[in-house]
Amino acid sequence: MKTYHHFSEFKKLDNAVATIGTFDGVHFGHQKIIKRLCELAKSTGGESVILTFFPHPRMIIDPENQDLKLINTIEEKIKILSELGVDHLIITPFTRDFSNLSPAEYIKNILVDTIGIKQLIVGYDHRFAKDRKGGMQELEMFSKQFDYKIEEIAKQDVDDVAVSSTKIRKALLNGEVALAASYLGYNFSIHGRVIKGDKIGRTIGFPTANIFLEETYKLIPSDGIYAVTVDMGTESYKGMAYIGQRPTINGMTRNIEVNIFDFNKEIYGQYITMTFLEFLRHDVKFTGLEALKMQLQKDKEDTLSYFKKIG
Ligand SMILES: Cc1cc2nc3c(=O)[nH]c(=O)nc-3n(C[C@H](O)[C@H](O)[C@H](O)COP(=O)(O)O)c2cc1C
Ligand SMILES: Nc1ncnc2c1ncn2[C@@H]1O[C@H](COP(=O)(O)OP(=O)(O)O)[C@@H](O)[C@H]1O
Repeated sequence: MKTYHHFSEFKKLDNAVATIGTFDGVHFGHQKIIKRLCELAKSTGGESVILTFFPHPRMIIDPENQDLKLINTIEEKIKILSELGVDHLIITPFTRDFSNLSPAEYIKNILVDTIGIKQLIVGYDHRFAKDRKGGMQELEMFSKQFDYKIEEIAKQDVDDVAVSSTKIRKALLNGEVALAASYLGYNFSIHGRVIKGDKIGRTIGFPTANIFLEETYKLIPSDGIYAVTVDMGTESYKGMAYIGQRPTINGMTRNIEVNIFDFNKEIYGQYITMTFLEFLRHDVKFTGLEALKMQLQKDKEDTLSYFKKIG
């Protein structure tokens, strides 16, 4: 897959089969649309194109607002889309110029003259251009003149897609990572750098790598303890993760930490990917480190029996 961060890098195609959207999560519903896109491109001798927006329009309009949380970072999205076999991914920021285009300008300048669309797959309610004035009607109006076809995604499918995204966010915010995985078609993960903590972990026999996420917009699952896998370079490990403020030691910040099994290396500064498999329990305030240590031993047993169960 070729990825473009600006329209100017894109060379107009002879036969572009395109779709437009944010595709957060690239979940089952999105995957269905993307598979259709790739099939249509193949069967018509064209090339598949996805036009997506990043930063998200809401991040540009209101940069201070930290409420918007996304299932995927842009890097994760690029990886998933490329694995689905998409030929071209255009990532465009929602600049003022871009958002000020009229429906006719958007269709002609962007879709036709820049991308070279011959086929477009869009939801029945897709809106575009200044003040979201463009829709199916405008797309149809210009289709003869500019010689492209439109395949409309039916209301039911559009609704399913929206419902899934909401359900996935809710499930993750509720700690239900296994449920989220059933909608996503893959296990939710985070990627970040290992930073220094308070160095208490090692004193109780459970060192924990503290993970710092660069993307403030990435959704973090609810506080709690999870069975996870940790990927570091080419190595993969099992482990147990903790998300929370560490009430036992009156912690002040919300930490994301992981105790990696069968591992004993200094990894400060390294990037790791942590994949959430199962929720184990809620965060608890213990009477002290001794009680916490006993619970951690039990958590380890529970995590290991989970891994044994899934084989
Ligand atoms: C599997 C696991 C479960 C944990 N559960 C709790 C908990 O229930 N309550 C709590 O206050 N801290 C919990 N912690 C966090 C510990 O308090 C924390 O790892 C310890 O204070 C070490 O912090 P440090 O890495 O900054 O040294 C848990 C950590 C792990 C790895
Ligand atoms: N099994 C392990 N799981 C997690 N981190 C480990 C492990 N073994 C060694 N480490 C190293 O120890 C650090 C965690 O130790 P800890 O005492 O909890 O310190 P900190 O509070 O700085 O995280 C990790 O960042 C990593 O570099």
